[in-house]
Amino acid sequence: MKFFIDTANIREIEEGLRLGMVDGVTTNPSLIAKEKRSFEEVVHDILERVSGPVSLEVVGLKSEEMVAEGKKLAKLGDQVVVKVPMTTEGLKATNILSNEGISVNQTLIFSPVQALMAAKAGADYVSPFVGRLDDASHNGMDIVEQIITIYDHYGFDTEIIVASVRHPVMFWKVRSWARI
Ligand SMILES: O=P(O)(O)OC[C@H]1O[C@](O)(CO)[C@@H](O)[C@@H]1O
Repeated sequence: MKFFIDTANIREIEEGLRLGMVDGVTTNPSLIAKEKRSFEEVVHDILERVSGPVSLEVVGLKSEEMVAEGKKLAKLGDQVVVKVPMTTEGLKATNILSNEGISVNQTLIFSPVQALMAAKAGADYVSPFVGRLDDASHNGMDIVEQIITIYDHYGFDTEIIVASVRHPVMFWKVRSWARI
């Protein structure tokens, strides 16, 4: 199991690194805005400290915008993973970016079929939002389990980053652990 710390705060990342709990970092635009420093500064400081995958999210809505942003982000470091939303435009962008060898984390995954489509489009990572699914009276970890079954069945290497985590108990609910 890998741990991805979901923050853009350097002190939190450093503390996580000292604990040996940081395999990678996930960020989003609001987390970066919370730091009250420029995007470039925050990202530079993260990439300087973390050698594992660091997800940086695009903000464009059209696939061309996402692709252009993704290419710029990918140039910031080898460990950059471009975070792309699970929309039709996002899938097109994932397809283009992954064909160019750029690693993608497809975010805003709410169903197993979305995870299947993201993997098919070439995403290296998918981020199912388990907490928000639970908030809407679904069972987020059940969706994760279904994604694992589908990926195993079709032989996809896409990694699952369980996102929108509210509490550790969520992890006890999964029977098949290999991919998380
Ligand atoms: O439901 P929440 O707690 O707002 O979490 C949203 C999730 O979206 C993400 O952008 C996914 O990586 C994370 O920041 C977070 O896990």
